[in-house]
Amino acid sequence: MAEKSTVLILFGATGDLAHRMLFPSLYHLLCDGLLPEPFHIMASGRTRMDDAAFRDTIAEALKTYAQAELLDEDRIAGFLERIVYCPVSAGDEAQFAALAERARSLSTGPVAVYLSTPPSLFAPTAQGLAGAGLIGADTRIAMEKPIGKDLASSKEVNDAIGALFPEEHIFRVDHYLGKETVQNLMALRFGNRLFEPLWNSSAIDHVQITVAETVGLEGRVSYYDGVGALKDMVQNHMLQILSIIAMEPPARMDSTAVRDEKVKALRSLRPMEPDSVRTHSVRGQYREGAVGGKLIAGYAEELGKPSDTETFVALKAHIDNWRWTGVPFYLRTGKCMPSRQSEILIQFKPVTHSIFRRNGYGDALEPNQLIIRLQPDENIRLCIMAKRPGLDRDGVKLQEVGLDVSLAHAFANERRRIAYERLLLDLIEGDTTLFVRRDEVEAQWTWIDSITAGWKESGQKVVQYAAGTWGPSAGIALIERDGASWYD
Ligand SMILES: NC(=O)C1=CN([C@@H]2O[C@H](COP(=O)(O)OP(=O)(O)OC[C@H]3O[C@@H](n4cnc5c(N)ncnc54)[C@H](OP(=O)(O)O)[C@@H]3O)[C@@H](O)[C@H]2O)C=CC1
Ligand SMILES: O=C1O[C@H](COP(=O)(O)O)[C@@H](O)[C@H](O)[C@H]1O
Repeated sequence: MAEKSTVLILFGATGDLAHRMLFPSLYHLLCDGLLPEPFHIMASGRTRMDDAAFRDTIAEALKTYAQAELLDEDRIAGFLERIVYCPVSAGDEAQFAALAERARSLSTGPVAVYLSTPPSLFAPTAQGLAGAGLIGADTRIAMEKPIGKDLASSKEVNDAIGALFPEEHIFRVDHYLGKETVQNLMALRFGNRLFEPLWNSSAIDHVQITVAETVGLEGRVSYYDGVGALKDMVQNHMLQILSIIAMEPPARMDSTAVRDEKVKALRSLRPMEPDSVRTHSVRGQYREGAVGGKLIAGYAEELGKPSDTETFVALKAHIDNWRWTGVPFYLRTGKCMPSRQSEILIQFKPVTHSIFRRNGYGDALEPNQLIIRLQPDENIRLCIMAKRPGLDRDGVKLQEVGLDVSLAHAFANERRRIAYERLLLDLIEGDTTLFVRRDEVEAQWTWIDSITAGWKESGQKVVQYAAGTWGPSAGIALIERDGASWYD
């Protein structure tokens, strides 16, 4: 009997994300022999064109975005042969029926659907598929972010999709979870005996999470304005990172155990009260400035009108549970920052008693720091105190030194993968561990809504910062007020 074929139906296939990330990732998986066979991709966008014209656009995209060492004419041709194109405008039943007919002619096995369209189309597209009879008992659906713009609207999307698919077949994408570096946080915490006994308020003073980007709007003005950094970055990527840092150890590495622990941490985030929102949050918007020597127009100039959308946000969060009581989590993210860097700082408390104090060097003892850099390069640095070489006739001299691990060097022979390779493979294979469960999204929105409500009530406006700087000075004051400073 012939093997059952798998079909991936990709909506939004003519879009930016599909060209830059999704098709190159699928191509990489094919090159590594990781896709099930037979495997077909049914690509769909609103634009009308035939298979050949669409395949030409993908051939171009691969040349630009796929890894150069994997480019090979025969392999590209073999990949393109698997792609058919079917134009569908959301809401057009006849087009859905045509897509369904073509999909049935390709698939005798599992169907995976990927929604890479504007989020307002997630529900109508799923309903179109249902109307065309394309949702079977084992059909899975992946949705890009954002799911809604607040808790109420995210519930509407989740209800609409949940009416058609069971939760275990819904794959809410947060591409940060597909990054090796983010998965490595779990390896660091739970694959080593070293850290867990200290991973709590008795040893940790505070935690910082920074996701700084050098890019500005990159032509995404219509999406970004009115959304802003809080909803674009904190609601999803940064809270996912926070939940992995803060969660209790899961019993095992499976989707239920891991996500149960993450959601408990997210639900423990202390809602921001309107009277604390001003001291616990800073909103910034970039004005004209230079990033990496290049002059950048201000946000409002690029938009063509004044706007109160934040392109920078800094927050002081608290997690109200046994492990984290009294440990602030400082979060900051911004566009047009001086450098692209995503990192986590675990700031330990000072030693409880310094034996070096007597000879006058005690004051120079620096509390340990663990710095986990997620991007652009992946490394882990543990700052410890060491004795400076010397005869020390006037007392032992200590100095801070770093124990550095560069994961690029440690795993020099491993190919670095696009986050979407992992996520697409998990979708095809049906593993939801690295996707966001409904209760997680809703816990994330609950906390974010408390901040936006506080901003509204207090009338907190954006403060300008020059592009190419680390945000408004209020962002620095937010942490320095507590006697700490951002790790730059
Ligand atoms: N781009 C990025 O870096 C990131 C994107 N995302 C998310 O991914 C999704 C896609 O983003 P992106 O690729 O940038 O968006 P684009 O605007 O580049 O692409 C949108 C896609 O949706 C299709 N589309 C638009 N309107 C309709 C319609 N009425 N009916 C059917 N199809 C339609 C477009 O088809 P056509 O072109 O033929 O009109 C196109 O294929 C969004 O949810 C976004 O939030 C998430 C993280 C990062
Ligand atoms: O989801 C988003 O993420 C990107 C940043 O992703 P990265 O993988 O380059 O760190 C951000 O630029 C974009 O605004 C946001 O929608």
